[in-house]
Amino acid sequence: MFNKKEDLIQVRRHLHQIPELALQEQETASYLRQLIAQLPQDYLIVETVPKLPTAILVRVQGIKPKRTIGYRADMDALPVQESSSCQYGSQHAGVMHACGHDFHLTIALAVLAYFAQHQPVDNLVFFFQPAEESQSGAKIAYQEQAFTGAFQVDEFYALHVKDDLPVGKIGCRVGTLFAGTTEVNVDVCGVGGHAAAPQRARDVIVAAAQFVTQVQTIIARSIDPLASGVITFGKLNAGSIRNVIADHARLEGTIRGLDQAMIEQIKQRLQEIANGVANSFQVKVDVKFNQGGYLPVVNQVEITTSFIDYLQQNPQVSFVQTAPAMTGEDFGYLLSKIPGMMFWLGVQSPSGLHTAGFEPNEAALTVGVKTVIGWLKQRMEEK
Ligand SMILES: CC(=O)N[C@@H](CCC[C@H](N)C(=O)O)C(=O)O
Repeated sequence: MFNKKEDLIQVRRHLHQIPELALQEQETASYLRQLIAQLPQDYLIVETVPKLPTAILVRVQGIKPKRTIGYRADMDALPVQESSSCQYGSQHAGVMHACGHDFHLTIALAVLAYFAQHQPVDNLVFFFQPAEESQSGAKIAYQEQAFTGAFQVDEFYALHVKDDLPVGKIGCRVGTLFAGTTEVNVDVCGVGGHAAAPQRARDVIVAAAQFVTQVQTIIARSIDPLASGVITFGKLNAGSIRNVIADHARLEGTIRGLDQAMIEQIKQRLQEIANGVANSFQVKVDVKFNQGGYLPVVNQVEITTSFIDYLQQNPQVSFVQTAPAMTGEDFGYLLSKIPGMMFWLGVQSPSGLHTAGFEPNEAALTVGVKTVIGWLKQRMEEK
């Protein structure tokens, strides 16, 4: 299994057809378990995490272990309706692997298959992780003691596909690769009324519109222009019909910053603006933040330097020094507890991550598998 490019494509396409949202990855988990069961079992132990039943942990016993190396691949998909009409498109309406987790899983499976057939020097732990896009499966697993006992991990690795990087290129950097993020939910409560009598109502749509506009001034006016931050509200619900003034609006957004101090600064200003909007529009504005495990992804210096050296000596790939990205990842939580590194795999898609037209180039699967196997082998030779 996984000896040919066609095997990788077949597995990836199957996964692509069965995307599932965070914490609902039952079909995905069952397919992964079926494939793992077909591997030679001599050095393997397969486990789950009781409070995270779709998670799969696989330990590969090393020949002469100096350490245990973790490799993580995320399992969940996004609530996006796929626009492509390809034969292997999503069979789950309104859900799509628009963030490439089908690629991440396929590559992890192929690397696992390789080491199940070629016993590694060090121990390996493969973590097939539910709930990366929301709910923070990495943090749940860690807090549930998943990486203790036989599954204790000394260093952790993961990759993420990158739509604007050509196939054959690997992006990485020492230090912060991904931003930290915090989910923000805002409920605006006012007084409904007749569209013709605004003086008797407290219009939450006008208040919510002001709030969304004013918080963008945090980025323009409150943070250091040489630093970076993002505030995006991707969801706003309010009202039911044009001639009734709405009494409740709900906004859901995400805050991003390259370090935790930036996130705290944005949170504080956002709360102050919420208080101001509440006063000036005589509505209630309730703000709730949830960071979960989406801490900045910080690549450890020595490990990442060694990985970059490995890439630069590898004629099959081309290393690209990438800038920090405003995407978030709960792998940041694991890296805040266990040293390691994440890197970008070039997949050159015509349409970006999280879009309905995301279509990564499958030629990148082989590049991903070879890069990870080569790196793990080299790392196992290092002291
Ligand atoms: C790589 C990627 O796209 N990750 C997601 C992580 C979601 C973080 C969290 N749910 C939030 O929205 O703050 C991303 O949106 O960057």
